[in-house]
Amino acid sequence: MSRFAPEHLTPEQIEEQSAVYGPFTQAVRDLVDAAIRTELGGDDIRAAQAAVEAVTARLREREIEGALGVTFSEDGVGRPWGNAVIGLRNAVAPPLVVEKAEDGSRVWSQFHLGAAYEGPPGCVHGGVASLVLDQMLGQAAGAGGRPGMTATLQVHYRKPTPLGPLRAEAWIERTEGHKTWARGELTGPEGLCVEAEGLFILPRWAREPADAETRPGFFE
Ligand SMILES: CCCCCCCC/C=C\CCCCCCCC(=O)SCCNC(=O)CCNC(=O)[C@H](O)C(C)(C)COP(=O)(O)OP(=O)(O)OC[C@H]1O[C@@H](n2cnc3c(N)ncnc32)[C@H](O)[C@@H]1OP(=O)(O)O
Repeated sequence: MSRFAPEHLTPEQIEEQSAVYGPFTQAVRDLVDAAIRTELGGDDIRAAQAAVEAVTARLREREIEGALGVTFSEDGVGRPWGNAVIGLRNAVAPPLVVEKAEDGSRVWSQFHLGAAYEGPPGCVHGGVASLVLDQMLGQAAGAGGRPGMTATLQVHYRKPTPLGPLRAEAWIERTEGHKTWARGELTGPEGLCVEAEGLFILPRWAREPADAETRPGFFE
């Protein structure tokens, strides 16, 4: 099965799938949060474990091989439902819902990071802040019509990022051929916490169709 491929679904079918998998995945996120924060113990936890294992076994009765990949509907809209930051079907993803300016000049997202993303006590893990900003800078590049993969990412942690409501924003700083430099920031209720700048490059296999056969396996 292709992992970066067209898919022939109507908008109604996509909407239908999203209405089924979106709430299901949210329930799994709630489960993760509850598993971290519950004060139950002993037999209650052993019973919960058995129930979770039963659900997992049921889901595995029919599953794809490997990861979800990115599929595209006929109007060219991508469906990155397995993505670790924005994936509708990925319970690891917060998920971020990313909005973009009409002219494609910036992207932003308001979201919430709870107990599952903790690093320092009560604060967002630095790797998670970096994860979020990597995605946002990548989306800024894409929104500006300059999609690419992260070649470099420099992250400046200005002050601890509190768990809770957050906002991320990103934009293109400059471009040169197939290279795009993007910047972004993560802010909490008390202001700026993390800044990042990164270089995004349209890979050779995407800019030179003749090289399509050298595409990395994860896009196949
Ligand atoms: C049909 C459209 C297809 C679009 C495809 C875009 C896919 C993005 C999809 C959806 C966007 C949504 C947002 C996602 C956000 C999340 C992003 C991630 O998490 S990405 C995962 C982490 N990043 C990697 O795994 C990259 C691994 N590295 C590579 O694949 C390559 O090294 C890559 C693409 C970075 C460059 O590969 P080359 O084959 O294009 O490279 P060469 O042709 O040798 O170099 C091109 C130029 O770039 C410079 N360059 C290459 N790597 C560099 C680096 N690391 N640092 C600085 N410069 C570098 C070179 O010096 C060269 O410069 P000179 O043209 O000569 O001026």
